Amino acid sequence: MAVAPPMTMQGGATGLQQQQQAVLPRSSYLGLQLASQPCVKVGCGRRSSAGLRCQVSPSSTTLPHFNVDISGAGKPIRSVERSTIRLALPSKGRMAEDTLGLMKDCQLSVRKLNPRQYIADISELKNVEVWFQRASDVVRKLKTGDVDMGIVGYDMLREYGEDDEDLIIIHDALGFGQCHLAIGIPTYGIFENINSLSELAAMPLWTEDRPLRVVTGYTYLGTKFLEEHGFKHVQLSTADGALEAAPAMGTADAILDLVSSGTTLRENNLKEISGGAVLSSQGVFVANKKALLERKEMLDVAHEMLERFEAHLTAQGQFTVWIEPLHLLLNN
Ligand SMILES: Nc1ncnc2c1ncn2[C@@H]1O[C@H](COP(=O)(O)OP(=O)(O)OP(=O)(O)O)[C@@H](O)[C@H]1O
Ligand SMILES: O=P(O)(O)OC[C@H]1O[C@H](OP(=O)(O)OP(=O)(O)O)[C@H](O)[C@@H]1O
Repeated sequence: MAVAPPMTMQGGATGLQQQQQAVLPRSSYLGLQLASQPCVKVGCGRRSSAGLRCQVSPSSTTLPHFNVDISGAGKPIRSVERSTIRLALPSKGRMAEDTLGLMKDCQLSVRKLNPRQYIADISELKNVEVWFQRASDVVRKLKTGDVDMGIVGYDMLREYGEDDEDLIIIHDALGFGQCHLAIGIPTYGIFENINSLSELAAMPLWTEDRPLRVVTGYTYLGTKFLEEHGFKHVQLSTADGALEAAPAMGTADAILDLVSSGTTLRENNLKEISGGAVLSSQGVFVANKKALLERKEMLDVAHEMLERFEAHLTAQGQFTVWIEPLHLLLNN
């Protein structure tokens, strides 16, 4: 059974060398994946700090001008001291199912006392509380330290993590939820001959008064991506689902959404374009860096889970190419 080599926060050269030499058969590594590019929050939209002209229209809410804190769990407030280790798992949808499937395959028995409860335990991991949360909240609560570890799609981690340096990816390829986030445009009309992102950006139609309208659930990543690719006049709007309908309805020119088989795009007469993929995603195992640094028992649990994930994924024939020592990451 191939497992990740032992990790220790004070592991010194021995632990480091052991881990650098370990060539585990799979594309996982213990990596600090999130680059540090802070995002300035303006009003109720999430905007880039780099002066781009993207406008982010909130889907429906207009906030009143009094002092309401809408940042919720997004603030760096440390909650009450606790001795338990908290693991957040997706509460619904395909990620919930796949995550529980992985835990089961790794002989980690997630036991809910009551199916309506959002808390569970894991009989093999003492002192660990499981909290079921929506994916966006898994990330938000990891950022604030309200939970210590979580499993979530990489897309959600990047969107809601907003490049927070306190988030560490312990395993970046859990083998489920594979998809990519990409621009989709109509196959017809003015877009018929547009096949690349640069062609889309260069269309003379887009002006301050008539920006390219993109509907997405990924306004943070979308704004950054479009800005980095030379789009000057863009208006992002959000919707909770069925984004693929927006171009045909005339409410958007393009969408930025997840694509897996490509069926949904095709069925709605939309296409991907060259250079239009923002990121590839699958389930990842993430931790709060401070929690790992401050609590030895947390490191032990992270290590134990990682070993089990690796053993399972290796048995399935998925391969690691590099493993970076956790204590080294923590020192970064
Ligand atoms: N078509 C897909 N194929 C594979 N994975 C996907 C696909 N669509 C989404 N995912 C992954 O599953 C995650 C959850 O997507 P899903 O659409 O199930 O969310 P949801 O249940 O609507 O989430 P929310 O909690 O925001 O309502 C995504 O963040 C992504 O990582
Ligand atoms: O490329 P495909 O295999 O067609 O998958 C892509 C679709 O999957 C996701 O939606 P999902 O099915 O989760 O429904 P949702 O819109 O309710 O999130 C995503 O938002 C796309 O619409």
